[in-house]
Amino acid sequence: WKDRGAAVGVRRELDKSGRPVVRQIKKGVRDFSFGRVLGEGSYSTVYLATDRQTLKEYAIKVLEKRHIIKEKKIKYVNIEKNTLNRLTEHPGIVRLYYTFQDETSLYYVLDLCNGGELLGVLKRTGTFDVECTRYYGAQILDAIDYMHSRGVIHRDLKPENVLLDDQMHVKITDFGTARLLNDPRTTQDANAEGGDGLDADTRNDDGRAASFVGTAEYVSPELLTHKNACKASDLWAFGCIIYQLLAGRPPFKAGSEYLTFQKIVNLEYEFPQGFPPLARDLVERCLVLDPARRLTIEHIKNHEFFSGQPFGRHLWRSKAPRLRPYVPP
Ligand SMILES: NC(=O)c1nn(CC2CCNCC2)c2c1CCc1cnc(N=C3C=CCC=C3)nc1-2
Repeated sequence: WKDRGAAVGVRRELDKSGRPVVRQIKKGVRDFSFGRVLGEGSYSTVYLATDRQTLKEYAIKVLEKRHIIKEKKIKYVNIEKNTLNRLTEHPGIVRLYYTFQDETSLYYVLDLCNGGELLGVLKRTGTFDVECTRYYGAQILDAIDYMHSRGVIHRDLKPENVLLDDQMHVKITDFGTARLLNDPRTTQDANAEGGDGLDADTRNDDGRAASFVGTAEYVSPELLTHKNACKASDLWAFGCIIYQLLAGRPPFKAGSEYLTFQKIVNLEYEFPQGFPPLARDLVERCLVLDPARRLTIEHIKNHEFFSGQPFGRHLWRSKAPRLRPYVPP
């Protein structure tokens, strides 16, 4: 597990024979002071941490080696690191600055998102009005567009994995269950190209494609039926998120995971009274059972719901709108 992160400094000192040498230094656990726990996963804990030298704050994800090996999660660890190494240049993706390790753990030094989860903000206001939904929806879509252009399918997009920085800008996180395509140009469905488009990382130890199902409420029908995700699977989750921002709840939710899955594969959902018509049309064109018939990112960007909404650089320079709940007419 090669550490990542260019040497972050040099130290001039004398070697044993008194000759001046320049040593490259890399960050290590002693360079940070660790604070509160931000979140805990099945084999990782994320801490608030401060660089002792620069006083810059980060989120550091600590993965316990023994647990990773015991739970056979090495593949997921590799997928997350390789994914984060591919997604280095977008304001809407949590950035990986360094990785290092010690005898017990692996460490990922990541962007800190002081605004917490989008889900937490949504729960406080109940719902988002159309302006807020358009703003956060556009940032999430811009980040998905960048991910897909780099051959990454997230596969577990949900409001809990959409974090907010101190400007209330979106930062998508948690790529441990992402799917890396060999060729970023792969279109809707890597299978259409003959191969399954999977990188070696996304295979189990015995070479079988690692199968994965995301979080029940946001999982796409193709993942439930033929077990593989494609770029359009992230757009299914996007449709669920847009619905949830305006309705205050996800479109598919039942008393158990099995019943939720049934609702998904049967496309069993309804819009609340007064749901904004343009948003309804957009959601209906994302929540299409056949991934090949779902709106693509370009279609979504050009949908009337986003008319007048800039994408790209301007989007990330704009000020977040005041949070207001949606009030049906
Ligand atoms: N799994 C991760 O990579 C990860 N997990 N968290 C905390 C989780 C808490 C539950 N919901 C999903 C995120 C983070 C990261 C990336 C890096 C990261 C950066 N900033 C924060 N900030 C938070 C601030 C307040 C509450 C929660 C998170 N959190 C993370």
